[in-house]
Amino acid sequence: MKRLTTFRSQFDFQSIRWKDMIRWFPGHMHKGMKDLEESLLRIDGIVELHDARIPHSGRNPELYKRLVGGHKPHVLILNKSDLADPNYLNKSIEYIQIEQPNTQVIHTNLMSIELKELTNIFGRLLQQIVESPRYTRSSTLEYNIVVCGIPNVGKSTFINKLRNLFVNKRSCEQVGANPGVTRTMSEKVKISNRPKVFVRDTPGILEPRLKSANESFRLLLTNSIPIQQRELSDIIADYCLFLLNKYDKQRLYMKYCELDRPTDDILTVLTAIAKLKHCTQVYGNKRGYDLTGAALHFIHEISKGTFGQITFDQDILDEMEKEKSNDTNLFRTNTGRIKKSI
Ligand SMILES: Nc1nc2c(ncn2[C@@H]2O[C@H](COP(=O)(O)OP(=O)(O)OP(=O)(O)O)[C@@H](O)[C@H]2O)c(=O)[nH]1
Repeated sequence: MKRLTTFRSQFDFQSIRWKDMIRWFPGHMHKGMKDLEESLLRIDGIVELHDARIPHSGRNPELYKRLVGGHKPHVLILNKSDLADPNYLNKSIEYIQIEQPNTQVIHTNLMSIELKELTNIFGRLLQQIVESPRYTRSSTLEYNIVVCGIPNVGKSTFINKLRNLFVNKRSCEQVGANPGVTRTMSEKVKISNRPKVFVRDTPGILEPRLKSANESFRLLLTNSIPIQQRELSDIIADYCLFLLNKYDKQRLYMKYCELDRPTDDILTVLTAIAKLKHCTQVYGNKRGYDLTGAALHFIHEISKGTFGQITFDQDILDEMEKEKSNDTNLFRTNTGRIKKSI
């Protein structure tokens, strides 16, 4: 008879100082919000990109309060929807609109976006912009849009797509798999002639807001912040395994690791990967499995979707569903939890 596997219901972060662990914000990121604030008077609309797998984690509510404030047209694009669980895409939109009812939220997969969809997104933003009061800018005939978001969410890809599709210019923005590639705010680029619309060709990078160990680890898994300490890769890999089990996404990692049953033991997974991928290392005069290398491999695979489409913030969205009921209003507390008002 097959043994039933029991899984952890909570992850033990082993008292690691998660704030120190991922204290990785280069100067250009601290500058992001400041630059955006300074350019506020000159801009007509904000496009914010975020990763569809983490509609809650890493989002910076300051952006909405300080920059948008319900006055500036604001479109939030939950990108990389191809990597998120399709069952949670609409729930993510609903989650964000509880706190930000004036924000248009859409999800995209910029890797395979069609002209029609992009035109539609652009059209919706433009309509909002044209219909909004422009105060001191009302005599200006051109419109300025700023694109912002945390690292590696697809800001440069989005701008490139707009530029290529609307102005038919060749792509020249650097697009990178490593977070924080784009460094500075630079000149504006025209993306439409009638009306004249400009977008910053180098987007504003926002520092992700880290409110808990859970959120920080989820940002590591989406590659929005890099893993700086290799020696912590095993605990991050263990967190991946914890989430895969918690969200019932066991089939693909079992197949990948050639396991006949799911497991809650990270050593079993890492040893299987080390064997299959020939991750070895010399220890003294002996060669042994390189479990740190295997852990980094496992983390990389989960972040690129090898173990399926996963919404890392699924538990938060499930909680929202539980709290929801027709005759009560939902609101979000300071810690980001959804509650019912009575
Ligand atoms: N799977 C998937 N990958 C995407 C998508 N959009 C962008 N990417 C990839 O994500 C990585 C980061 O994209 P960028 O456009 O450089 O992201 P960015 O936000 O400008 O990054 P920074 O410069 O670090 O702030 C690249 O490898 C893109 O090819 C998407 O919708 N789905």
